[in-house]
Parts: sequence; structure tokens; C-alpha cells
Amino acid sequence: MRTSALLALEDGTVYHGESIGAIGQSVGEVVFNTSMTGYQEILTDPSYCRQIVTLTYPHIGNTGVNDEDEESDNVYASGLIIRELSPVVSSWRSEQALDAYLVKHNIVGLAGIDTRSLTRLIREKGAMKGCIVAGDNIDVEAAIAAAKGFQGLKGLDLAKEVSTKASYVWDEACWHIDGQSQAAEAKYHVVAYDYGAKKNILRMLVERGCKLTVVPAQTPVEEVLALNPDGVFLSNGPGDPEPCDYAISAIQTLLEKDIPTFGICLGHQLLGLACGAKTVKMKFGHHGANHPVQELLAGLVMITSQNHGFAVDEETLPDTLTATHRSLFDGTLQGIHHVSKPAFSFQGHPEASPGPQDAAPLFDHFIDLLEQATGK
Ligand SMILES: NC(=O)CC[C@H](N)C(=O)O
Repeated sequence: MRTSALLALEDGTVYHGESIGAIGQSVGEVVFNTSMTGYQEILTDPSYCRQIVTLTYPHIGNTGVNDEDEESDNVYASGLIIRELSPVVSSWRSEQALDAYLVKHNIVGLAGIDTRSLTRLIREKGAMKGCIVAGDNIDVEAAIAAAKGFQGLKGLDLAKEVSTKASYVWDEACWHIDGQSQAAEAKYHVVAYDYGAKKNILRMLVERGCKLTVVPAQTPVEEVLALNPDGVFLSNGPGDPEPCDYAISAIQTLLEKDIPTFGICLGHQLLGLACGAKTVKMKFGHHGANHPVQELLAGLVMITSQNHGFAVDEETLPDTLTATHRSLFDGTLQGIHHVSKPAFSFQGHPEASPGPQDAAPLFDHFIDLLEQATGK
């Protein structure tokens, strides 16, 4: 018999189930993710900081977890909710079972609830503040009060909280099926602003011939320029982009200096803000690995990986930015390109991890901009 656990939402809804992780309590914004695989990459994506992730796929954990699939050095999600934990772990890559991994990282996990009903509730009412508790004799009213007490993500700068504390050099390329990674010869020096970067982004840049210096989110732009970068990368990250004023002003300077710049997710939103666009909080965001996005110039449709709760409002785009991509789920903006500067960004995740790799050519576009700017 597993210990009991529950999810309490700010609207008073309570789901009773069983614990698959640490004993304790955690609050956050409850979101749903429709990916069928990649639970370990999702848990370790820093962009999930202060979010409790519900996986809609009903059977989770069958491939266990391993050291290689970590997208960062920690579990950042505030909790995990699933329908059913696989009783058997079976994969040649597995090193640990998911429930033991959650316990090790002190993450509260809830299984055995009707995740379809929860997902429909979130779809109707929007992402909600929630509290998951695991243990004996849970005080339900206190859990609802804790859910209501969560401050929410709007206005919250989490990028500076999760960012690396010190700069470092990254030179590892992508993993291939034989377990080897092979970096191309380093042609370009790219400084990556770490707002909560996923490792596979860094790997995909190295794979394409970049040598990376990863710097903390609040690194003054003068220090970045002193590194003499060929280009700058703006990473994904958690929280609201609007309060990240240090990043917005740094990007404005990079634009003035014509430095090739590529942003992903939070990095995309920050580029938009730096150019004068506005961001909005979405109802329940996009979290999954099956989202169709259209590339507007060629009309091409890509299936993409997504994880965001804020978006750049296309209505507010200044004349200096062109819309390049749109979500075919809800029509929201997915990509922008500066009209006269070598700067562009994408809202979804071209690095996948987990998810399809249709959007990977966006990395090649960054390399093209680096080539044009440097002549190398
Ligand atoms: N993955 C990300 O970078 C997410 C960006 C931002 N925190 C959002 O939720 O929209």
C-alpha cells in the first residue's frame, strides 16, 4: 500500500490519490503536458520551476530514469501528477525507477487520480494554483489554503533564480544512438545567457560548430561584449519575462551592436520585449510534444515541442519585427525575426528533448547569421 496523497486546487477542487514521491507538500501552478514520452527531460527542464506538471499520457515510468537524460542538474518541477505508475521498469538504459528518483530529489508525486478530468478542468478554467501533499492524515482545508496562497507566476522573475551562478564553457555535442557525441570543429564563439537553459540546446549549438561560454542571467552586457562573441544565444527559462529588465536592456544593446542573436522560449519573449512588443499570460499555455506550428513564409507545418505559459502578443509587434511562425492550435505567435538586425527567436523548443525535431533547422539559421556576420 502506498502512502496517500492529494492535489488541492485554488477553486477548492480536490483529487485524492497515492504518493509516488517524497512525503511532504508543494505548491505551484498546475499545468498539463501532452507528451507521451520524456518525463525525465520534463522534470529536469528548469522552465518548469514553480509548476506542478500533470502528464496526460496515462502510463508513466516504464523506461525508468538515467543520468544521460537530465536536461539540467536538478529536478525543477514542483511536483508530478500521473494517472498510473508503471509497476515494471524495463529499458537497457534505465538506472533507477521514477518513484525512487522523485524521492531522491525530494519531489512530491501523485498517482491514481483522474488526470483526464483534471486536464479538462485546466482547459476550461486555465492553469490553476495548486498544492500537492503526500503523507498520512492530510488536512484538506489547509492544502486548499496553501494552493490559494501561492503567489502565481505573473510578475515573477525566476530566470535569475535558476541561472548558473558562474560562467562556464560548454563543449559537449548531441548524444547519438551509439552513446557517442561528436562536436563539429568550433568555428564560432557564442555566449549563451542562461535563464534556465536546457542542455540539449547547448548540445545542438556545439554540434553545429559553436564553442559556448554560458553566463549567468544578470551578467552585464559589457562583460558579454568583452568576451568578443560572434553571436549571443538567449535561453529558455521559467517565470514571467516582463520583470527581467536586466535581460531586456542587455538585448537592446546586442541589437544596437548588430550581434547575431537567437532566442528560444523565454529568450524569444525577451527579444520581443526588447524590441517593444508586449507579453501576455496565456490561459493554460502550451506544454507537449505534438504542437503544430506553421512557418509563415513557406507555409510549412512542423510538429513541435512546447512549454510556455506566456506569449508575445502579435498585436503589439513593432515595425522592426516580423512574425515568422504561428501556432495552429490557437493562432498565437511562435516566432519573430528582426527586419534589419541579425536577430530572431522561436517560442517552441527546436531542441525537442522530448519531442519531434522538425524545428531543428532554426539552429542552422543561427549558424547562417553567424557566417554572414563573421565571414567565417
Ligand atoms: N520554456 C520556457 O522558456 C518558458 C518561458 C516562460 N517561462 C513561459 O512560461 O512562457
